[in-house]
Amino acid sequence: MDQSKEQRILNSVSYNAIKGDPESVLACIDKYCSQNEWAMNVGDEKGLILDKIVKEADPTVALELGTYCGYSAVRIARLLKPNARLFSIEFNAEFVPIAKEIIEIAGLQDKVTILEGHAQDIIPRLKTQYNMDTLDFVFLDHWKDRYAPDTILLEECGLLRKGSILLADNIIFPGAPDFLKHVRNNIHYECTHYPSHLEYMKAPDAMEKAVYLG
Ligand SMILES: O=C(NC/C=C/[C@H]1O[C@@H](n2cnc3cncnc32)[C@H](O)[C@@H]1O)c1cc([N+](=O)[O-])cc(O)c1O
Ligand SMILES: [Mg+2]
Repeated sequence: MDQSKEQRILNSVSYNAIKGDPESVLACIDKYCSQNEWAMNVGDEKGLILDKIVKEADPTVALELGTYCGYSAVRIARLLKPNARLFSIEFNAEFVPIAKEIIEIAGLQDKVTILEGHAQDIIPRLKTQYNMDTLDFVFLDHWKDRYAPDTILLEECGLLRKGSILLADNIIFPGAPDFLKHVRNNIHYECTHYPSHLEYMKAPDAMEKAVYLG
């Protein structure tokens, strides 16, 4: 059976990136996905916004919803301080090994744990099974109609603390209206909007930061 697009992205990274160099892994994926095959990585332009917010959060424990090929996991993990960790949830069994391999090529396997399954099933187990207290940073980039319910689940599971930073991709396209409705005009969140463009395209997109106020 011929290879998937995600497998072809891994092939390109495996062949072209410098082992142990996250920047070269990111550059390789961005080059491949802008020149050969579009893919739904957060990309280089919105990636700079992600970098800024991760640096601001300086998280010890970070969570990502929707690993896909691991591009944003590499982007986040490369900025983490020595004892900090990223947990990334992905339910597509085909994507998990590809993301693991890409994260390993970047040399970041010790900082990133991929949790295979649905976010709605894993989130309630994070405290007990992964000995988590609260989350310092959450990147939402999975199915857009899951942003709101999974944010509510994070709240209900006591995984957010005063100052926890949520960052959501694709606020314009494909859009996450229910998430915006939940966090904006909500006394428990302080929101900031970051206009940008869809990865590798000219179409408008945006990210939304929502700081949990407790
Ligand atoms: O649809 C988009 N993203 C959905 C991302 C989905 C990824 O998260 C996983 N997932 C989903 N629910 C999950 C629940 N639990 C775990 N993994 C889950 C899916 O297996 C996939 O790997 C998207 C689309 C465009 N676009 O231009 O069309 C642009 C973007 O930047 C996007 O992020
Ligand atoms: Mg996205």
